[in-house]
Amino acid sequence: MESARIGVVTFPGTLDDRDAARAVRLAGGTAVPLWHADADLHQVDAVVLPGGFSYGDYLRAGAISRFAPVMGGVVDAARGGMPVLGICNGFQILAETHLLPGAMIKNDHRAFLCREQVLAVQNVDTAWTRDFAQGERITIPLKNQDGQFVADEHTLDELEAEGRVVFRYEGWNPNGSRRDIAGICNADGNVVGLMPHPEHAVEKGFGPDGPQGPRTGTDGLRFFTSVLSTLVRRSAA
Ligand SMILES: NC(=O)CC[C@H](N)C(=O)O
Repeated sequence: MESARIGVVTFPGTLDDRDAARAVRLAGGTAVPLWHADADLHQVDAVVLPGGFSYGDYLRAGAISRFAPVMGGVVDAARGGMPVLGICNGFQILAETHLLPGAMIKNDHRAFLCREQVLAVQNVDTAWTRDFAQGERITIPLKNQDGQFVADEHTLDELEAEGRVVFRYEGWNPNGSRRDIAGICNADGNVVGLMPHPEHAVEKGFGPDGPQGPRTGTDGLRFFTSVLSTLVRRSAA
């Protein structure tokens, strides 16, 4: 199979599209730039909605991006099973489109926070997490102001019962998210959203501290190798 085509969407105000595209390439995929105004998805096999401040976070983070032309194609493709990963602002956009439940509000301490964050991997049966081990602790950067995941109790219970909590904050809850939730998926596991940033932990020398010393952490790379192996399995099936 040719290297899979992973679309990386840029909205006005997106920050992390270059890092996301680089992560795709380091994992062995082909990064395909998608623009917010694109009417179609250029035959991509999966989509990453990267972090940033799309449309300046005006009204509410992700609230305007939801109506960008490219999102029509992303929503249809996601409903048809295409893998979609929303990172930080991308997660906020996925919540606004209702591909994922709940909402992101201001951090409980009201400040922008940037830190290396430990997560516990809770579900390795998604398109983006199959290269992790169940219960594994990973470290990737977190940087946001609207990172507090909220949902009603019924929705939270449903997410837990269906195994759709994919990541939980470990050690410290950095923003007041309900039940320490850092990331969730849809019922089919093809759509995953999380607040921390895997694309900033893919290359030695630039990411968080890791087992081999300062800036050796590359846990984020496995999101991108996971989706490539998901796509290979699908094409073999
Ligand atoms: N790093 C980001 O993607 C920032 C996300 C978002 N706009 C926030 O501050 O909450």
